[in-house]
Amino acid sequence: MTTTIRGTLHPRFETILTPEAVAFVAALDGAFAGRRAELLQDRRDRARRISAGEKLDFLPETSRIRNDPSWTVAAPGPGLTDRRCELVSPATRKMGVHALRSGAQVWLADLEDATAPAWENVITGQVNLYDAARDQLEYTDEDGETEHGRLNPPTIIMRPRGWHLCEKHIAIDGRPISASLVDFGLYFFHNARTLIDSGAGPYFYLPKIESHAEARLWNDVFVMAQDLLGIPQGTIRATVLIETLTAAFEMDEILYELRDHCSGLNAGRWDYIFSYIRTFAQRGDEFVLPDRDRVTMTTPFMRAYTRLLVATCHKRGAHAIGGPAAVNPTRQDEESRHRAMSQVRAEKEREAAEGFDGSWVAHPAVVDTCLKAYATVLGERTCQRDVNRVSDITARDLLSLDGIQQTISLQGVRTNVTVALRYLAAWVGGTGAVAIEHLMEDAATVEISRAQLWQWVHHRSQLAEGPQVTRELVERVIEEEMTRLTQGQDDVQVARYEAARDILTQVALEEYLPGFFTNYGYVRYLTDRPLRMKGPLNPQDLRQSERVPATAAAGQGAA
Ligand SMILES: CC(=O)SCCNC(=O)CCNC(=O)[C@H](O)C(C)(C)COP(=O)(O)OP(=O)(O)OC[C@H]1O[C@@H](n2cnc3c(N)ncnc32)[C@H](O)[C@@H]1OP(=O)(O)O
Ligand SMILES: O=CC(=O)O
Ligand SMILES: [Mg+2]
Repeated sequence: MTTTIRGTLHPRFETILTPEAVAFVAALDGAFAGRRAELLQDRRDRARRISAGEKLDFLPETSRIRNDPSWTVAAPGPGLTDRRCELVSPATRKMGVHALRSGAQVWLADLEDATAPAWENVITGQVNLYDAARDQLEYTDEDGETEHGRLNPPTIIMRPRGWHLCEKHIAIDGRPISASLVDFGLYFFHNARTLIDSGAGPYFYLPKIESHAEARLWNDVFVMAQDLLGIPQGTIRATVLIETLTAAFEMDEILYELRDHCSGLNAGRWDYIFSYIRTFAQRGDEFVLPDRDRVTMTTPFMRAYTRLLVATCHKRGAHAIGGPAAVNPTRQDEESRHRAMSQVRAEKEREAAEGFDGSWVAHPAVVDTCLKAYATVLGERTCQRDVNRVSDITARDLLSLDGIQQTISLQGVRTNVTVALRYLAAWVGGTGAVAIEHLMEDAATVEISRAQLWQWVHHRSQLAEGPQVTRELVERVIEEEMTRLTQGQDDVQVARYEAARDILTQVALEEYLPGFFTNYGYVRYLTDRPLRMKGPLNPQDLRQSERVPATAAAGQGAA
């Protein structure tokens, strides 16, 4: 088996891409690539069946697991007992330092929704995590001031990319490798022992899982990884994001598969809304969601999902963690900032009252707000895992759109278009999370925007203003927004917007709804140039990093 590094070797990449680490990742990929491919095929088959009318329900074949009250998950790992506030950010050096100094219990270092998976970002993220695990993460700003991020607290949890993505810059016998295994494998190989010695451990968030079979695959990866490095079985802890509609029907089963390695479930609310749209995109009008801002955590089907999540977690001794708030108190005037903080406070208080044990925030300015909100319910306690909630949630509760105000407006179309264009222009430039109109936007929130456009066009949804949503209408809005957004911009920025328009058109207006915008966007715009998908559009210098002369095929390792 020949493993080839096909990406540029930037400074310090050799620390991460050692022959031993790459061989470790290759061994995992060798063992699990086949099952991953089968599970991705299962996803496609199931999606087709649901589109054709199959009913979504709790699985009859696993009722024994759901109804057996005797099993629980492993105890939280060291450093994971108190998870009241988890600050999430891309794994950049500056954000990492801020997160480690923020007062949150957890730094969730994100290589998924918040990271544009350009090779440089992916491996730089690993370099930063390598330093953070060794308590040597530093950041020097433009004025030469150096800040140091200290561990303990917070505990680091790393979120690798989902099963659907591949990493084209590492190839085994010429074929690309699973992005999940690259992210997990490199982090685990370099840091597991150091983290255990520091009193914490190798901890992960698992994104975009669609079934308990996918959770089983992760569990088997953990068992093999621990075995290969001689780390005791049951050391890893994973928290699973319940952020697909199908996974919501398999929460018990997912916890069961991972019971020796699991420490909780998280309500990944943004991807969950996206998943709802994607799952039912081709079904009848009764599944069409209104303008994005009308779907909130108190919308009945969202409440049903979080109530089921809390009840399931507590029944099994797992932490229930809430998702990130919609608003971001990013630099803005005092009044809007105050409003944003109050909104976050209200959301977190409601979550705590619903039974969650802690929650994500996406900005350090609201760490304290989140902690105070949880304190109103928890008092001196660090969690409420011992409080059992009765769950009488039915399949209908999870699926029905009763109680939602069904308004789709021209402004809703325009907001989806402009947010998607602005975000995607940043994404092709290498930035995976941005503040737009005081909201945090990342891959998950933008999936909602583009999937809504597709669904509304597909159903020719009626706008509040009268006309129907058609491809021509959306194209017109895209052109208007492109003109507005590119006015006065330099060539690089215009090229990024053109790339954004190309991605948006591909993933929102073509005949079939693609699973994720990231698959197309990655091969077309984020890979180093020699690996990039060719096409009619050839924007120059989309990413800053590419001004550095590229030297492909920078290293080789045998596994
Ligand atoms: C659906 C999901 O998956 S949610 C989880 C994934 N999403 C994320 O992780 C997004 C995390 N948040 C962010 O990336 C940022 O808050 C953004 C991009 C939304 C806004 O960032 P900015 O525009 O830089 O915000 P702002 O200017 O207010 O930041 C103030 C300071 O806080 C820092 N900061 C902002 N957010 C974070 C964060 N999440 N973690 C650590 N530091 C942060 C900034 O670096 C900045 O530092 P500086 O003052 O030294 O320059
Ligand atoms: O990953 C989190 C989400 O809300 O999506
Ligand atoms: Mg998500």
